[in-house]
Parts: sequence; C-alpha cells; structure tokens
Amino acid sequence: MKLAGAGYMEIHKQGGGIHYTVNETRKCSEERLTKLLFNRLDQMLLQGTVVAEAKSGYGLDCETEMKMLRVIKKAKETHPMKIQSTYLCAHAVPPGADAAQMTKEIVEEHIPAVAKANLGVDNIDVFCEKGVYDAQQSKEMLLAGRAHGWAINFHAEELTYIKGAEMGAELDARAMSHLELVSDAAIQSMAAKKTAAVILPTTAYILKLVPPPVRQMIQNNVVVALCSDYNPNVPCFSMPFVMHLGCILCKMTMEEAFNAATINSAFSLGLTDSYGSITEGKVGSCLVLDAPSWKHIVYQLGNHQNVVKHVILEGRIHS
Ligand SMILES: N=CN[C@@H](CCC(=O)O)C(=O)O
Repeated sequence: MKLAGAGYMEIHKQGGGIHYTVNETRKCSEERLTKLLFNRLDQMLLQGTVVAEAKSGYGLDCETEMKMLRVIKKAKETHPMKIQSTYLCAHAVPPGADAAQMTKEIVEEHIPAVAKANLGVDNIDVFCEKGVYDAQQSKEMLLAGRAHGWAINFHAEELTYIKGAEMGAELDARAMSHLELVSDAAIQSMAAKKTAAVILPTTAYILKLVPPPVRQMIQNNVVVALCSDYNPNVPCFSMPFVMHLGCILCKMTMEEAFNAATINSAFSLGLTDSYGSITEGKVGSCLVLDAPSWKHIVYQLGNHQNVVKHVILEGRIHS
C-alpha cells in the first residue's frame, strides 16, 4: 500500500502498520522476540552503534507491553551494547477502544503494573498525534510515567501539528522525536528547556514527509540528535545512512551530523557522563575506519559496512 502511495495514517486506519505488528507481537514468544532483538542489536553494533534506545509499544495491552519490556531488560543486562529501555505505553488506540478510555486505563492500570514489575524502564513515550493520543491525553500519561522516575521522551508533531512539542517543553521533556511539524514557538521553548530534538530522517524519507526544520533548530540552539528509528516502517540499522540522510534531507553539515549521532544522542538519553565522546572517565568506545577521513562514514553511501572496519566497545573488538 505504501509503495502505491497510501499515507501512513490511511494504512494505520485499515489495520496495517502498527496494528499489524501488534498482532504479530502478541503471537510471538518471549524467546523468539529475544532472539530477534539480539540479532538486530548485533547488526547495529557492527555498523558502529554502541548505544541504543529500545522501545516497547507493539503490545498495547499491558501483558504484551511487559513481555517486550522483559525482552529489552534481558538485552540491557546481557548484550554488549548500552541499551536504554523506553516504555512506549500508548502507540495506538486498540481497535474497539477509544483514546480517552485507554488513557485512563494506561494511567491507572498499565503504568503502575509496569512500575511494580521492576522491568528496568528508563523512559516513558507516547505517540502524541491526531487520531492517536492528543496533547492532553499524552501529558497525563507522560506525567504518570515520570512519577515513577522515567524520563519523558516521546513522539511529537510527526504527521500533524497538535502542539505536542509545546506540551513537551512545558513538562521539561528530556527529548522529543520526529518534530517534522514543530512550531517556531516550540523550537524556542525546547532550546530554553534543553529538550533534545531526536531527528529521524529515515522516516521523513520513507513516508515522503517534509523533513523537520533542523537548520532552524540548530540556529536556535536546540540540541539535535540523530536516530535510526529502526521499526517495521523503517527497517534501518545503519547510523551512517542516517547521517547521510541528515545531511541531504535536513541540510546538516557533516560535522553537525557527527555531533548529532554521538554526543547529542547521548544527551537525548541523559548519558553524556559515560557516552558520546572519547573522554577520560567515559566508557571506552570507538570505531576503526578503513577510509581516508571520518567524513567517509557519511560520504560512502551504501558501503558503510566496509568503511566501519572494527567497533571497539569496553575494550572488546567487534568486527
Ligand atoms: N510513528 C510512530 N511510531 C513509529 C513507527 C511505528 C510503525 O509504523 O511500526 C516511529 O516512530 O516511526
């Protein structure tokens, strides 16, 4: 449908997209999900990623969300990469339910149950979007999550402008993702509140969206991070490709893309004390490149697996 020109929400409304993945995730065993996650993390690591944020969000019911979070917890504890766990408590409204009723259920039942289960959650996320959860409903769920110590890091202003980013800045969100339709006022507020803008150029590319106003964000001192947004809609493991798209679609310089994929990404997860730069006292991680300049990570389109020769993480070489 997508290739034939159907829009993201059109597919979603017909039961595809997130709903399709929810059905498959509910059927999938915890063991198989774990295998799939570890395999994908291995592939990301080989392409130079040493820190990843992994989200739930394809269960919608509390039981399946917890299954996803247990799988992420396993990766946090045993995969060589640094993993942060994000509880995406409201990614879609389940068929037959309505957003107001789901908001109440998530605040009163799902979030307390997840907190009680001690699943190693770091961040709380919602899909704040027209036809999904509005800014007020999103705010209620984000605040309920923050009450358990989870950082606010959520989807805002992707397909429609509903003042989600204004709301996020008001809550001192640590980060907001997408932001294709962010307003000038919200950019100012994000800069003042030091809320990171997590830019996902692969999504803008695949969904043929107008890319987010990254130049304006940078000019206004917003911390801009780049992220692969690996998900069933965007099956991209490669941060080099994301950096390339950041330069081409979002008009970033190579230096800006480099900072956005390293120190600013660490900032968006509250990890600058230990990741994001090669500095005494931080976790030792670096890439060995087979290229005349680091810029070839961005420049060599479609050949990054040969440019990134080795990934060194905590003293271990991953080739
Ligand atoms: N836009 C909402 N969530 C995901 C896509 C989820 C999906 O389509 O499976 C995103 O961040 O890109």
